[in-house]
Amino acid sequence: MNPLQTRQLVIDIPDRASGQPLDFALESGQVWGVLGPNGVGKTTLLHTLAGLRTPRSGDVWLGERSLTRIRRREVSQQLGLVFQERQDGFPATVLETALIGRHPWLSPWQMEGGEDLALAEKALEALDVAHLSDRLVNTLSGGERQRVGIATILTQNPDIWLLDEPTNHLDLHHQVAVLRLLENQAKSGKAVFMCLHDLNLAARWCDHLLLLFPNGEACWGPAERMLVPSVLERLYDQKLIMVEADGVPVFVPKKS
Ligand SMILES: Nc1ncnc2c1ncn2[C@@H]1O[C@H](COP(=O)(O)OP(=O)(O)OP(=O)(O)O)[C@@H](O)[C@H]1O
Repeated sequence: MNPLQTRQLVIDIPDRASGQPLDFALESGQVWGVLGPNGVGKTTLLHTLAGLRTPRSGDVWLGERSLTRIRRREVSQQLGLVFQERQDGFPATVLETALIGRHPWLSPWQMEGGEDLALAEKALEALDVAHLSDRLVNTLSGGERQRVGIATILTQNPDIWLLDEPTNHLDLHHQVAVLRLLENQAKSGKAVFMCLHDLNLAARWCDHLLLLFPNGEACWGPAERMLVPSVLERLYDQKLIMVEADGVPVFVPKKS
């Protein structure tokens, strides 16, 4: 797969001073987590990496080319984005929604074929929403809708998965199922980059972390180097207790 690389990237947050430029590469097999407090710019970064927002400065490269020089269709064959909140503009069923994932692979007026349908059905099964195939998406619960959003990207089958809080609205069982699915995508040679609010899920499932601080500072690298209690306390402005369970650090907020 083509790595996704930021080159001196400064994201554009209105009325805010430029933060530290980002220079990292998302490579095959990696699972990255983006951590930081509310409003720090995680979603803005994700949208910038997907080419949906123009950076203030710097660039995003996909393989050997700047994202701005690649046709959107080609970008969406390589890169998929799961949004934080889905706006469903018109009523569509769960199956129709999952099939949207095939659009980058079809010519403009081409209908989805049997193979596309099989991919969508398989993805809905993997996300445990196949039984809802004929339901309108706007009648689903938050967690069901989130799983349909992820199934749509699974149907799209990009090399690079960008996800904005993929565990939002999900119960514990489905959180773990989704993170396992993403881990398996990475194991098969793809790459995952996701914003997470749950520090412990990030510690458990991510091999790389990017920390975004409110003052514009940022640091990134292998997860074990980033999971330093004093740094995380500064990140969230919250005192933490660190314990170890099952070989990974677990962070608990201090009550006082
Ligand atoms: N169109 C806009 N106009 C003005 N400010 C904006 C706009 N879009 C986003 N912002 C601001 O940019 C900042 C970063 O927003 P962003 O959604 O990227 O944060 P986030 O880290 O994803 O937050 P959260 O954890 O709450 O999801 C926020 O302060 C937000 O209010």
